Amino acid sequence: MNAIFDIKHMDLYYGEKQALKDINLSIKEKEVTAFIGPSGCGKSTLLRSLNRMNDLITGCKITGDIEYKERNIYDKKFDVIDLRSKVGMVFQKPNPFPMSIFDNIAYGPRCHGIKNKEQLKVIVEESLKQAALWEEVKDRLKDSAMALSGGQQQRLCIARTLAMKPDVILMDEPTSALDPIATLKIEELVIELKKDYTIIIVTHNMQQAARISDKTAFFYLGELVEYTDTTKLFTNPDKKQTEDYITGKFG
Ligand SMILES: Nc1ncnc2c1ncn2[C@@H]1O[C@H](COP(=O)(O)OP(=O)(O)OP(=O)(O)O)[C@@H](O)[C@H]1O
Repeated sequence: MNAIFDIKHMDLYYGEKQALKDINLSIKEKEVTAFIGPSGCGKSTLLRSLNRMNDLITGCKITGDIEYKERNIYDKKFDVIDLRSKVGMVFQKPNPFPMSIFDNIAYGPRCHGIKNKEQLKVIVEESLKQAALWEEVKDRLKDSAMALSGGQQQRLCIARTLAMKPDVILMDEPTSALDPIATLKIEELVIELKKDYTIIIVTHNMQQAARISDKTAFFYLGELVEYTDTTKLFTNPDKKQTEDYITGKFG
């Protein structure tokens, strides 16, 4: 199996409090994996660990291994900047930079040393096309990204991530601030993007997980309860806790 992430016996602590307990999980390349579970079960914490965003939180300690392409990302020699360009992230609330649409997309490539205008134009156009936003913004690339709608801003954030040519896109509840139509557009986009990218998405919306993911991981109180094909998890789960959650008995 071609796993892009292999998580082995991972524990995570915020100070004294253990937020993740002995997590073992292999995430396959070019699939959509959904993390589901009740509030506070550790979904976002695990997602953030995959590109070392938790490094920014004081008191956060991780033990065990998280291997990305067979290398432990918590190894001292692992280049975090490189990791974050390969494992991009899209957040719950769209967070465009207060600059033009063009500059939002060109920002990452410029930081990585690409200064050639033609090359940047190509990257911006390709990224916006991949994020299904090009047609809506091609005539106003110089306008502020802040003037876009919420759904357009979220697709811009996805395009900004794509401009770095990542392998993996982490999405932390990317549609929870959006209306149903904007949500549908992001869901269609995720299905399109999985041809080329590995996508890991935290969602509170079980229908969304069922619609767009290949595999689903159900977490409860910091533990991974069940991880299997999405269809199986939602129709014939192995664990009672999973069944109780998906049938709405708690959550
Ligand atoms: N920066 C932090 N410092 C201390 N504790 C934290 C921090 N972030 C999260 N936690 C705790 O870790 C546990 C897991 O939180 P996390 O946000 O990962 O859960 P979640 O499943 O994503 O929840 P939600 O669905 O509400 O976003 C919770 O008990 C939370 O209070």
